[in-house]
Amino acid sequence: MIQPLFPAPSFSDLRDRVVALPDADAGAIKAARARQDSLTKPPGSLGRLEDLAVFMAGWHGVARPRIAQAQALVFAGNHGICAQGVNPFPQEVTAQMVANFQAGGAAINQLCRASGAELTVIALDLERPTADFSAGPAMREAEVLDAMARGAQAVDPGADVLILGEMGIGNSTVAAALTRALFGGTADEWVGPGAGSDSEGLRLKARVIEAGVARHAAALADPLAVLAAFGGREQAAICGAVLAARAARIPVILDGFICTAAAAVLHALDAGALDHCLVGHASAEPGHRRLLGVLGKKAVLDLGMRLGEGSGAAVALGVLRAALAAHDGMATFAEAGVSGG
Ligand SMILES: O=C(O)c1ccc[n+]([C@@H]2O[C@H](COP(=O)([O-])O)[C@@H](O)[C@H]2O)c1
Ligand SMILES: Cc1cc2nc[nH]c2cc1C
Repeated sequence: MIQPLFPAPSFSDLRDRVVALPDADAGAIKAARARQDSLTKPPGSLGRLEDLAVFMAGWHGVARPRIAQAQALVFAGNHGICAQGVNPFPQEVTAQMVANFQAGGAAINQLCRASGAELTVIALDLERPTADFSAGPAMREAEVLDAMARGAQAVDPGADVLILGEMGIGNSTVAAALTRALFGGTADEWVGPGAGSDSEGLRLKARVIEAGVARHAAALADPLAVLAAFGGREQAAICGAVLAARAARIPVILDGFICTAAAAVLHALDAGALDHCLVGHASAEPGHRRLLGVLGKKAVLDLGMRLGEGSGAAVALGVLRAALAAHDGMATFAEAGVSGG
């Protein structure tokens, strides 16, 4: 029997479980590609929409996949690194935005409504921020595993697609610290304005991250230790949700820089761990393009968005629905009596 992913007693147990996760169904991929080639259009003329339909077929294990149930999860966390002044907005905004999500007033509420996704917001101990990573590890191993388990448990095994997003004042610094620690380069190649830092704020972020990287040098070779060192809870919960989705063969749409950086911990652990994940959009946060290059992924959309909350992923769901509508509903050359197929 395959071991359930969570609860995982230790990082080393989790590492063993990650490599045993399922892959896409090669037969369904072949059948979906054959169907695309039989539809009434010049082969390849629907471009990326064809690839998206084939991707969904592989993970659903059927030639004609459908989205009856789209789940969106937004995880919120607070970060000790805010003590270093890296955030233009005050930390209370995290909880205030969670209240706004719950009242239906945020961008993600409207974008989920527009694209037909059911939104759940999970606030992770906002009154108890993680520790300041420039002074010590943001989280202990047990805290990371607990946040991952909470992320995994939130995934509805009946969902046909999962949209992931986050909210956490200060987490653009956490994301840049994670990518700097996991993939190298210098901190100033990974930092960006986040919710609105100016050029002086960017220099401060880069200094704080390099100080953290020097302090946590011993953790850099182990992606899960990197996650513990730099945080935060919403990043760990995203990792847990990505893994739980993979175990249930649910395709995932990641959001912008912060969400993708969280999931990148799993890529560093196992190069195939994000094969079931699309990246919904290319964020205007500059580190996102660099990260997409490292992951070898092309975002579905590029709209100049830089909000977070899962907003770009929710918009990309509309494109995915369009891809499946064409794939499932079009006539074949034979059905329509069109010559040349
Ligand atoms: O994910 C992105 O691409 C993204 C880009 C810029 C800002 N954000 C959001 O802004 C917040 C973090 O910004 P900051 O400046 O407080 O570190 C956090 O709540 C994110 O959801 C998110
Ligand atoms: C208002 C506001 C909304 C957000 N949504 C995601 N991150 C955010 C940061 C701020 C500051």
